[in-house]
Amino acid sequence: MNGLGNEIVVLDLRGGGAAGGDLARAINAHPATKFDQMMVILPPRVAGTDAFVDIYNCDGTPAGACGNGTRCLAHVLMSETGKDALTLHTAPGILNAWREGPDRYRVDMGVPRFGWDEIPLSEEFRDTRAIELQIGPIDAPVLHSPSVANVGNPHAIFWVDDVEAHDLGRFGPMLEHHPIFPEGANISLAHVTAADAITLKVWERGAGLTRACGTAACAATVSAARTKRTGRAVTVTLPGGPLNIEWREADDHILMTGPVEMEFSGMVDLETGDWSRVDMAGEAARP
Ligand SMILES: N[C@H](CCC[C@H](N)C(=O)O)C(=O)O
Repeated sequence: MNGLGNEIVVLDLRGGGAAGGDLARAINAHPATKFDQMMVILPPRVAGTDAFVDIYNCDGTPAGACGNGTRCLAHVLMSETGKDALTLHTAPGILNAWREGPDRYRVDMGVPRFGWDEIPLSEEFRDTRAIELQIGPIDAPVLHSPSVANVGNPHAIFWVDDVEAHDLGRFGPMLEHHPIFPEGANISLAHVTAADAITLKVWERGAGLTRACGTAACAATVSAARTKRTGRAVTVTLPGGPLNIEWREADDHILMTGPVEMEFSGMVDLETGDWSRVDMAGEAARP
């Protein structure tokens, strides 16, 4: 599947079997199933939830949260039940999702955290709206003073005037693994174009440059609102298209709304990651 061009593999293990980082890497090694994130659907662990979900990056590391993948899961599970709402359980918490249209879903991504030890950062920063971090010459930094936020995973947002003016493919890896981020970080360039609009480009932890990153859109919106760059309802335009993000005043929850697309389905060998295509109805296997 894909969510705004963010490539997602949804692996349904409710019937049994186990998946980990090795399987994620093996599936990602096949050109047709190269992905950004793999969402593993497991049987529910808590009453009142529809499924437990494990999330992996294409390099096999755990992702914590994935906004675009969560919409894809919402599509798969709601298509199955015919319901318009569901509750997912992921490592960082419980997420509610709703169908907004045939291929459009809204997810409550929960409450963002801003404490330096919640991001986490490796040293104390009292103000996470702009931390002292820069790259480039000391007196003429190329990128500096990012806002940081945790929305189920760690994000650093650099505010720029043009997201294309910087080589994120070059700076991304360096910033993702910067010692200030003990668990790594997703790195964004954000251009605020209006009080309700941000253009965003993301280097993802464990996945690199992607066409879209839902959690980064959430982190950019809350960080922009917190620093008075925008209001609390923002359209975030990524290379793959727009996401609507609202940081709800009443309870500080972040609501993310956007599209999903089904590409194809298949059966995968859980030992080797080898797979074969199956038609959308899951009936006849094709070579
Ligand atoms: N693409 C995802 C985010 C993946 C984050 C992952 N790269 C990490 O935190 O390690 C999204 O739509 O939110």
